[in-house]
Amino acid sequence: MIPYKHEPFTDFSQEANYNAYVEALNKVEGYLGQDYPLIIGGERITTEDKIVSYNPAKKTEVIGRVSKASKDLAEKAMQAADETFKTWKKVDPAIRADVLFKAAAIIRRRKHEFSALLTKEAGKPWAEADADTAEAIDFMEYYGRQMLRIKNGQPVESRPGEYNRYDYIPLGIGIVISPWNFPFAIMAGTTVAALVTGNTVLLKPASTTPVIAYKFIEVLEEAGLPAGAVNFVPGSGAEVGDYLVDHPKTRFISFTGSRDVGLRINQRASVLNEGQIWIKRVIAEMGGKDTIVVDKEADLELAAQSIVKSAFGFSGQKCSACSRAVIVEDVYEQVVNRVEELTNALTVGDPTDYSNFMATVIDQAAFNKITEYIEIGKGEGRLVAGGTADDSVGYFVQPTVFADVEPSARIMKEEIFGPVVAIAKAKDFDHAIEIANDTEYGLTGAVITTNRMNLEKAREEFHVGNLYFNRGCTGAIVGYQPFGGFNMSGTDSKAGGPDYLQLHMQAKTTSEML
Ligand SMILES: NC(=O)c1ccc[n+]([C@@H]2O[C@H](COP(=O)([O-])OP(=O)(O)OC[C@H]3O[C@@H](n4cnc5c(N)ncnc54)[C@H](O)[C@@H]3O)[C@@H](O)[C@H]2O)c1
Ligand SMILES: N[C@@H](CCC=O)C(=O)O
Repeated sequence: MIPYKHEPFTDFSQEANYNAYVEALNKVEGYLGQDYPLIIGGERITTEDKIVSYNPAKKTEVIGRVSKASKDLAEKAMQAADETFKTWKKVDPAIRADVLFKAAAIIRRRKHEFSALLTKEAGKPWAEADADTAEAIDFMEYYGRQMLRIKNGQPVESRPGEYNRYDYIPLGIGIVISPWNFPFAIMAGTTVAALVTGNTVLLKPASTTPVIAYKFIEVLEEAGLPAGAVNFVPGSGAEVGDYLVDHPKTRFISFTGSRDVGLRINQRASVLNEGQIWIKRVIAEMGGKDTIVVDKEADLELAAQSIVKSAFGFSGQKCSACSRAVIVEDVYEQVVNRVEELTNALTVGDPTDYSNFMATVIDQAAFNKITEYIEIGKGEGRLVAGGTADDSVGYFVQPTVFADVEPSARIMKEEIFGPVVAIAKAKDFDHAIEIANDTEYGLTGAVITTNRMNLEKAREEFHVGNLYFNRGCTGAIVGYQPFGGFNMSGTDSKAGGPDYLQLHMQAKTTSEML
């Protein structure tokens, strides 16, 4: 077994890579607008009712029409998952891991095609799409190896005449509910974590990005996953989502998405339904209001670059995005001015054009919400860049910076999930950390300083799940920076970390007298 190493990002300045991506975009263009069925117990089921996936950069262009699960079909999928669990849970964990390794190999061979689909379906610029696909591969390679590590449980002590073992066994049926912003990596990572640990899965992808999820299920099938181990049930969150969360056969829910939906799922999952004989487990990865703190002793160019890249990469639609910057007053004006310059230099346009750093936001609802926040921001701070938006062709919002924002302002507190960053001034480093911590979330944060004592202070005091020093606050790598947050950012789990798979299993102790 080759040791795990993360999938390298593609260098598009090399002509061969550039051309390969253009070719991949053409290939994806060739299959736009197709119909995709549900997959239940391996059976393709087509429904009249469809979820239509559109290109956010050309809002009338249809990426695909995906059949939509009703409650009856969700129930059928539940029965298929229940039946398949009886056999899948007994499959050797090493064979389950092999399915992941094979799937990773298939995706690696078709890497640019998957990324190009993300460019079309989610509006991801090339580098962002490439990183999303690389992360999907990483999850498979990493979780496969983690399963091999824990397949024989953990060592425990035995007294003379006694043989004790501590093994992990699967939980049962898992409902995987994934977001649109990492429509490949998070959808695939949460699905394979549940599968490799011996559970069966009902996957409900986000309604804006169901086509990439369908393509991934095809890969799992090609990699040898038995029918019924994963069931593809796109549908309305309120209808199918609630039905699956409430179902007495549901053993666990792996959710990634907004705070409000996560809380709703957590609440509903706590209710005991007729026939249910367990407490459902909820793994929830939720929102963020993430801060970059800039100290007075700092590389100010690095600070400005980190703020701009973390705030506007994929239009700020990352739970890890820098939506707040807190800058110590001694260097405040300098950093704000440089952030303004860098922001104004960003290129915004169709993501199929490699020269664009930033493209759209995901849909009309997101566009409306973000532009409302921009109006709120105009009353709460000084607009230094952006502030405009245009949804005539696609959902384009200019990268927007507000300075001189009070820590208590709404744009400093609420997750906007778009290309908007609010900047506040702090008296000193301690004050900056205090402002950064003044949020109900606790996902990512970064500190830019050359002061070692302040780094150590932040290590202790800055209460976030992923804290970065002298870099931006996005871009965690599977197996290197396990990812997940505190407080309203979720259940403190760490995707891509050494203890993540155990969340999908239960430990069994056996003790034999010799
Ligand atoms: N912490 C993390 O790792 C992480 C990663 C990515 C995104 N996010 C968060 O996700 C949010 C953006 O994603 P989104 O807009 O897709 O979030 P969302 O909460 O609107 O939707 C997430 C998923 O939940 C489903 N859903 C909606 N209502 C449901 C219900 N009642 N029952 C069951 N499922 C339901 C949606 O269809 C979708 O599949 C942001 O808040 C972002 O911070 C967090
Ligand atoms: N893991 C990603 C964020 C995922 C949420 O959107 C990052 O580290 O930037």
